[in-house]
Amino acid sequence: MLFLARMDVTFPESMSDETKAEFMAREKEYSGNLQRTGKMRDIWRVVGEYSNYSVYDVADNDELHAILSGFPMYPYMKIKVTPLAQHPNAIK
Ligand SMILES: O=C(O)C[C@H]1C=CC(=O)O1
Repeated sequence: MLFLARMDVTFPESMSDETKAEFMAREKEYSGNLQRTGKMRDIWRVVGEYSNYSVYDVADNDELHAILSGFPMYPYMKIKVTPLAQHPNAIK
């Protein structure tokens, strides 16, 4: 099953730059592992925002929830998930 997720990240004003850098490093590792295993098919930055669109290829809603809630930044994310189906006009 394919899902599109939009993630908007907002860190608390009080969070130090050092802590933010630690979150970013942990996030990069987690995200890289998902991409290497094929669970995350794609990730794109939203221009001008600390947000992304990413596509997940997972067995079911439960697997997607486990993946999303495992992101180190999850407590600071607003996530909107859209289930995807084949488009009849797609040529690939
Ligand atoms: O930079 C981001 O968009 C935040 C975060 C969410 C997934 C990921 O790889 O990084």
